[in-house]
Amino acid sequence: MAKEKEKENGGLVVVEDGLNNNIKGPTNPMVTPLLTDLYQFTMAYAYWRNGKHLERAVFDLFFRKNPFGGEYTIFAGLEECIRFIANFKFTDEEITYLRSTLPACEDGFFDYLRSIDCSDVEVYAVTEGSVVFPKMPLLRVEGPVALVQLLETPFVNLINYPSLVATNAARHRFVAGKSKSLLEFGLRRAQGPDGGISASRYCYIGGFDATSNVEAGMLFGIPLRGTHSHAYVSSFMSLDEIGDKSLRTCNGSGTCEDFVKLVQTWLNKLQCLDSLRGVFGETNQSELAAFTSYALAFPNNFLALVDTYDVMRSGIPNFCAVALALNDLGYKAAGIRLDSGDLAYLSCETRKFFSLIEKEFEVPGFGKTTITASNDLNEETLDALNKQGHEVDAFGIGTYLVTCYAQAALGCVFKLVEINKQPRIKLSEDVAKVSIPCKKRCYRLYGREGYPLVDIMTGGNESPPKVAERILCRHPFTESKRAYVVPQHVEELLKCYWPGNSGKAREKLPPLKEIRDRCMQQLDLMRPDHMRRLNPTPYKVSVSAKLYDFIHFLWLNEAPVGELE
Ligand SMILES: Nc1ncnc2c1ncn2[C@@H]1O[C@H](COP(=O)(O)OP(=O)(O)OP(=O)(O)O)[C@@H](O)[C@H]1O
Ligand SMILES: O=P(O)(O)OC[C@H]1O[C@H](OP(=O)(O)OP(=O)(O)O)[C@H](O)[C@@H]1O
Ligand SMILES: O=C(O)c1cccnc1
Ligand SMILES: [Mg+2]
Repeated sequence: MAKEKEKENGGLVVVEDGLNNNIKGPTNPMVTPLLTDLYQFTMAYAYWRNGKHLERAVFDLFFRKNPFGGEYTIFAGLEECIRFIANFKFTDEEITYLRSTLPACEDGFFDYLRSIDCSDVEVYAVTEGSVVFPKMPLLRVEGPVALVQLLETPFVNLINYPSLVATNAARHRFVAGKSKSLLEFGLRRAQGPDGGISASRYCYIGGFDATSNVEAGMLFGIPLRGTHSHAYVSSFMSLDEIGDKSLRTCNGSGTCEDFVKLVQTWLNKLQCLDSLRGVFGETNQSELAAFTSYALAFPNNFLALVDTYDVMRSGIPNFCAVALALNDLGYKAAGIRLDSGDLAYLSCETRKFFSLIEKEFEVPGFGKTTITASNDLNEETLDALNKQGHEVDAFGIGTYLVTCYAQAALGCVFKLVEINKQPRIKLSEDVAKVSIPCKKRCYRLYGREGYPLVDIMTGGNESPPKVAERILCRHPFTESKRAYVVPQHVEELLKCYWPGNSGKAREKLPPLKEIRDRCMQQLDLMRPDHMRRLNPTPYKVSVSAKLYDFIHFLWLNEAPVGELE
């Protein structure tokens, strides 16, 4: 049995058998075949009891509306879905639990559950990190209906939040601009440990540069970054608390025996500077002690949180005194963090202060010392800062980013589109909720300027759209909305990530950095009007003329005719 061959590998379970090609188990060990809704098991039983459980079904996973009022979404979470099915197998303990929970079910059903794995399931999916749009299948899952039914909840779970938070990250990146560093600081505010780990991973895909989450750094190789907190600053009372005051020069050629004195000398020089007269007087000495001690601990990476007492009258002058003392010994200070107040104003004042120091004391590059800002930042505050003008180089963002405060869920769904080769449709009073039937193929058509123009779904047996050949793209439900497109490039969107028994080649699961690069490339390719924050243009999602006709034929076939009295 597969599970008997489990072995630990850096905290991740590797199951070695023929089925999974050594694909690791899910990152979160709570992702098991029981991580599904009860109704998936009750349906599986009813399928089984009616001899229907092995009927071949095709389900599409898609969402209906882009999040955050935007017109694009980043697809993420695929690797975890594949890891899940590659290792899908009930344990004896799980079967025992199910038996006790479902006493009405016959024994044979549990023997069936015990026997299944996903070797007979096929998963076609969009490449992780791609820009995707409503109604297009992100995943097409084919297999025995009872088994695929069990996969619905975990698949939707594994894609919903990752895609939502990756999109949120991409939107923050879009507003911040490419030149800024974006740091994900959300772990403490995330919805539980899995929320925190997932946020770090998928914000990185969406364009963040680093995380403060050390576990995510180890698990996924995401760059780690961090500063220090107010507690460190306020824990000091005076300079006397500093133990070892000596510091070796950066090149190791000598030692400054009393670094504290050197810092104080610099603070005096700053206080006497004509150009700073009136800007500050006495600074907070306990803050100076905290900064000095931190510099002694990390002379190569000295960072200071400057807003504990007063940014311009204490934090910045104290930071500069320590940074100039470090500079004497050949070290370059890493920067400051602002965590309250008017971040536009304070960053501009800080930059002026740094530039003045560069000029007065001839310290090349001091004016460019990194300014990091944090404190309840989100898309709107970043946008407001841009409009006002600011001097922030890096943003640390937590709560609004990882909790997806602006929109709680993406709303992915998993709908049956075919069973036993018979296309199925789900009707709804709300046209947007009508599902698009058939086992489909999906393409992105690119125009002359290199932008994606439209996504199109076709029936499985239709010939693919061809470069330079005109094709009619129809809105799936609105008759009047249609356009001819002559694509310059055609990209097939659904690729085989889990071939089951089909004998097809399996797409490799790319490393995280590659997924992130793809995401950045894809966002760069989009036409700017789809990306803007205010009233973005919707990207067109369409069906072929044949599929359009078929949807409407099936719709009429399935919808009962009403009677008027
Ligand atoms: N220039 C700015 N324009 C728009 N929003 C800003 C600007 N500067 C800061 N903000 C935002 O305004 C809010 C200010 O937060 P808040 O009112 O809690 O005050 P604070 O500065 O955090 O004070 P404190 O933490 O000392 O109580 C934060 O969400 C911050 O991101
Ligand atoms: O503001 P966020 O986007 O969530 O970013 C993370 C916040 O976490 C830390 O604050 P802390 O836990 O010290 O709390 P406080 O700032 O609310 O006092 C840090 O100083 C940031 O302000
Ligand atoms: O390193 C930081 O500055 C940090 C980390 C997490 C939350 N707030 C700040
Ligand atoms: Mg804060």
